[in-house]
Amino acid sequence: MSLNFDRRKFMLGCAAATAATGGVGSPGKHASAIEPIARNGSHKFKLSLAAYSYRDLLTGDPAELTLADFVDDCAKMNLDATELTSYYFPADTTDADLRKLKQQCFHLGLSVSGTAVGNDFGFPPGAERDRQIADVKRWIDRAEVLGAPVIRIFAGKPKQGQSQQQTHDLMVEGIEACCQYAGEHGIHLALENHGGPTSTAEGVLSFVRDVRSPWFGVNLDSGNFYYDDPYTDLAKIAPYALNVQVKVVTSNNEERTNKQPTDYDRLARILKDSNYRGYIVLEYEEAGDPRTECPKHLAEIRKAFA
Ligand SMILES: O=C(O)c1ccc(O)c(O)c1
Repeated sequence: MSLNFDRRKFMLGCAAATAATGGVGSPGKHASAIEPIARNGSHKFKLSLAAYSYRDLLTGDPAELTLADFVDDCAKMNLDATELTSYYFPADTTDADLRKLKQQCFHLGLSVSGTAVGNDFGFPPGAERDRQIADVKRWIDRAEVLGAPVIRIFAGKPKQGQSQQQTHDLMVEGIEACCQYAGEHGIHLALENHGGPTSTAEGVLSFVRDVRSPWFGVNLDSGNFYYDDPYTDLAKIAPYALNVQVKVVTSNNEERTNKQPTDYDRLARILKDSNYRGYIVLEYEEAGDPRTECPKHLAEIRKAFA
């Protein structure tokens, strides 16, 4: 990415940016333009599947499947990679376990496209915040062992009594602390558009603007913008994407009462236009059996992203 600081060579125009982001952010850093990730002018797409898609099969006591079974399925689906969501690793997972899974992936011709954590950096200073940060750092260590280049993170949820600005600053500080550690391990952290302060494109961009790390970027989730036309919002964050997760439906209201099949052609066009080069990760979240539904959707995605 150049997620170097060139993209922070802001143009003048503080007032416009303050308006665009709802006024949240660090007063000295407002800007009207942010440099996108430097690419080489042409797109490249590689296909992966998130283990989150198999969540019902990978949880329960006993779970029906293990991550090793999931990896076998990814190979059967002829994917380039697999996304090994943190949630489905046993709590006592060792580095030896991670290396075994990494070896399985290699033998099957799969890269590990990334992992994903469910952090919350909205907590004020204290034990819970320390735990959240320590947990992300633990997964940075694990991502390094797995050979995963990127970890999907959340910003978190605002807590009672916090101003919008306090929430934003806490989240930015949490992300920066983890990005510092991530960079020391060669790992990127990619912020998902995932509700709360990241429920709008402007909200996501306020983090892109304020988090100062070359190891930071966006995890574009195609199904998580609910206002007006989700694709317009997705196009705004696409230039900063380090990872793309594709849902099979979109919805333009928060209650998700009007789900529409994702327009894979339109999504591919947006990512082509922003010269995205990286993984397109199916994250199947609907009620069907993922073992039968994922191959069907991957066939459509393959066609659209060819
Ligand atoms: O990782 C998660 O918990 C999670 C939940 C719901 C989503 O839509 C998503 O993208 C991720």
